[in-house]
Amino acid sequence: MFIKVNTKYFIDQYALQAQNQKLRSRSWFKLQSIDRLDKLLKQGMTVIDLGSTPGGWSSYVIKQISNLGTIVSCDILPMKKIAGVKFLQGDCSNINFLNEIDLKIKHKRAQVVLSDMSPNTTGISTVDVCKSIYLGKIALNMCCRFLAPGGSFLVKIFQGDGFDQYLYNLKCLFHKVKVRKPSSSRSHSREVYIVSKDFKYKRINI
Ligand SMILES: C[S@@+](CC[C@H](N)C(=O)[O-])C[C@H]1O[C@@H](n2cnc3c(N)ncnc32)[C@H](O)[C@@H]1O
Repeated sequence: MFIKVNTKYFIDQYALQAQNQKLRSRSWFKLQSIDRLDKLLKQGMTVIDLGSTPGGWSSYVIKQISNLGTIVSCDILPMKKIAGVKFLQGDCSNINFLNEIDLKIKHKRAQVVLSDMSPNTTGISTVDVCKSIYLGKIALNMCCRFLAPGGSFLVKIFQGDGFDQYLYNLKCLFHKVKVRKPSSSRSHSREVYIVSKDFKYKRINI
């Protein structure tokens, strides 16, 4: 419930709220605030959630899309079952894992791809930024394989070297791109969320 900034400890309001509301993670609030602003999720949609464990985003998504929609959630770590969520454990950087996702969404295309994937941080910012951008590229490759034309993509990225190039790549593939920093994202953290809408649809087989 406490976060340490330099030498001082502060109460983490969102972690406290997440615990009170029995949410799986404080990340739930980040997706909620972005979705309220950018209107990403609607009933009946097909959604892929990358880096889903412990399941905060997946439990938010399933409420929005209802049982008319489909959500496939993926993580390298196990995730406790959530009713209505199809979970696949595996490494999103493994090309064979993409075929498993394809089977789970029944060869359909998704309207939304979400990625909250985070690397194991080292505390060395250049290393952590580089790893985060690598995960962002994996998520973007997933869009090229699984996202429907006109679809939306939300990705977490640590700001630093390579960020501007990544943003440029998104602008080539989507009509609308915005950078968001929800209030629930710690202000001292390098993480930001990029919301990309209206996928231009490039048929790329990877
Ligand atoms: C911040 S957590 C996600 C929190 C989640 N969105 C929620 O709301 O509960 C980041 C996740 O990314 C996962 N991850 C990191 N690298 C991955 C990879 N290569 N493939 C799949 N998952 C990965 C981690 O295992 C971790 O569970």
